[in-house]
Amino acid sequence: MRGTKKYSHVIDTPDPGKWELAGYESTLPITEKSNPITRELDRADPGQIVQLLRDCDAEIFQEEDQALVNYQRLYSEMVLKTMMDIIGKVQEVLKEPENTLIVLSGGGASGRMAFLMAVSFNKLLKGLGQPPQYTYLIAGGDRCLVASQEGHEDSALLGIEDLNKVCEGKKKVIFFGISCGLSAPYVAGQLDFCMNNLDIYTPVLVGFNPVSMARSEKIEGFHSSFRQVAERMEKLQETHQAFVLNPAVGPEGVAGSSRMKGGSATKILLETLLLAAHKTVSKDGEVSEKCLLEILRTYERAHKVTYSQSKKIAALVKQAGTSLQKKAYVYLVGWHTLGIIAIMDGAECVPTFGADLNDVRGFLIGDRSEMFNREADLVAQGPKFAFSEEDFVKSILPSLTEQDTVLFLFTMDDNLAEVEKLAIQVKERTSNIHALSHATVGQYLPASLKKLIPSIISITWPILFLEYEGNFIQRFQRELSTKWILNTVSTGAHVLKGKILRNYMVDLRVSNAKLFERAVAILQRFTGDTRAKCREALLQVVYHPEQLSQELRAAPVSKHVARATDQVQVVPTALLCLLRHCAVPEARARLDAAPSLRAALDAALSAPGRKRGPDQPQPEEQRT
Ligand SMILES: C[C@](O)(c1cnc(-c2ccc(S(=O)(=O)c3ccc(N)nc3)s2)c(Cl)c1)C(F)(F)F
Repeated sequence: MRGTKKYSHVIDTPDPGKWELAGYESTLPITEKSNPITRELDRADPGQIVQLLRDCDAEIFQEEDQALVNYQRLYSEMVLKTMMDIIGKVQEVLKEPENTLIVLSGGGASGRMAFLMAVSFNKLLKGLGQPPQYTYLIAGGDRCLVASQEGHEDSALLGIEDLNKVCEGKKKVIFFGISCGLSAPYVAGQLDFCMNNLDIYTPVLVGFNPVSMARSEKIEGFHSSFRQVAERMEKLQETHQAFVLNPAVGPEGVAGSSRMKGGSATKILLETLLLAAHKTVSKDGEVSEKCLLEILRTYERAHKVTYSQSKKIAALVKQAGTSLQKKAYVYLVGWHTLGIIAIMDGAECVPTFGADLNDVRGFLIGDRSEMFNREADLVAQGPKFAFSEEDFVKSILPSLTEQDTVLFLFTMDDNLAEVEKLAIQVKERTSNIHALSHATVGQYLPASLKKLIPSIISITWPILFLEYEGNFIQRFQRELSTKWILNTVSTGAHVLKGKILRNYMVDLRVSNAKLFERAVAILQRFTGDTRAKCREALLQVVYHPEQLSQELRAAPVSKHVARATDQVQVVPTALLCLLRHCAVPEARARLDAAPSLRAALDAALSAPGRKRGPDQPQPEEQRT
């Protein structure tokens, strides 16, 4: 059913999908739902994987459809108006830099996007000869920019402590709390703190669920749930003292993996808002809805331009999948901010796919001064989190093999001699080198580089005739394009490795409260058993061989998470216990004996009486 579209769009956004239908998993938060587009993701070939994820990303730009359940979307009147109201507040701060601050904050991938945007807009201010006015916070500190540690987002008090630290002495602060699912306690604490200090703070909640779907469970060690905090924010929005910016963008291609659409939508939403604020402050003009639409359209164009390279992206997915299947590695080597995006994508594979730290790793080539709040925290991570050019040359190059995949990420404005020099060093070890290069119309790759790296995805962007801030739109488009491609390559590679069942990452690491709930929900989805029975099975595995006492069952989720975080295959083991009605040791033995996780689960799922119906995956068939 083609929706009624209010605006002309650059891309052919998919018709409203099944997930907008009122009955579809209606109680589930949109961000946690399974996206119908990718329900057969685990059986797709590389080309199909790219198409499916492309269509999921396109849902970000889909307009509200009155005919279906009415979720506000990116282009909805209410969202655009809220953006305009927030811009007014940002302009006030930008005009009065003394003792004011704009803070972007989040846990995990949201914190990484916060970091990326704070770096970008401080660079924009520097180019205008102005002092930095942005800073970022990520749950767990700078080390979590390069190494994912999912547990830190569970502390509301840690969020308050971090916010207090960076805002000391400030008289006016705009705080952007980013939580894609409206669920991170770290952000809930910060928003609540802002609402208790409205003389200094203007809090903005950024996420992609309606407030009615914000997490309602009580937060351990805190007086409110995320839902209660969000409802209080909504109330304060009536008097422009707080704002909720939460368009629906649709479920993730891999259920709950908010690093993908959630991260991209965060970047699109906040870069558009902040860029519009800067554009109008420097021209002392009024921001208009037209200006917002113009910027949003450049991101839609970035989607169209990026996925016009789908065939080459699919070849990269296949190549990276082959490396992982052979227990070899994928190295993402990016220049400047493309290197930051590379590092983030690699780090996110660990919690998302249970990947080893080395499976997909990003490296940053070029100057990284003025980036990190506390770089010492990063470098102090030790060699396993090394991400510099020196680390790549010294500790990776010598051990590169033909099975590894190396992907360079650069723009034609970077030092191409430096790119060529490093490419030559890589070629001495392997011919398996690929590249993604961004150019502006009129820039061409040197023949020598094309000869060195035969498979280059070369994206040419139209010249945007926009004033100073416009140059940043170029940069933001290239970053988003690179993020989309890397997300697709790393996700696709893990699909081909057999880590995904339908579009669920069943073997998730239970390393925070949200992931604990997701684990229980996935068990319910694949067994049809009650939540109580699934939760019991999960706890049996987590505490095995300890017998489950009433006390343990009633313990706080943080205790279960602490016990489960370092365990492997907890959810698949619990799933087998439920499906085969067996004890933990037998389930573990079956997993160990099976050629792959999927084979073990498929066998159990296709046991007599079970079929891959609307909610049951079919046994694995050879991918075409
Ligand atoms: C889609 C699915 O049913 C599902 C996935 N995840 C979940 C959840 C994951 C995390 C939660 S949660 O932490 O309680 C949460 C997270 C966000 C939010 N707004 N509200 C609640 S629910 C649910 Cl309820 C269902 C499936 F199949 F994956 F299990």
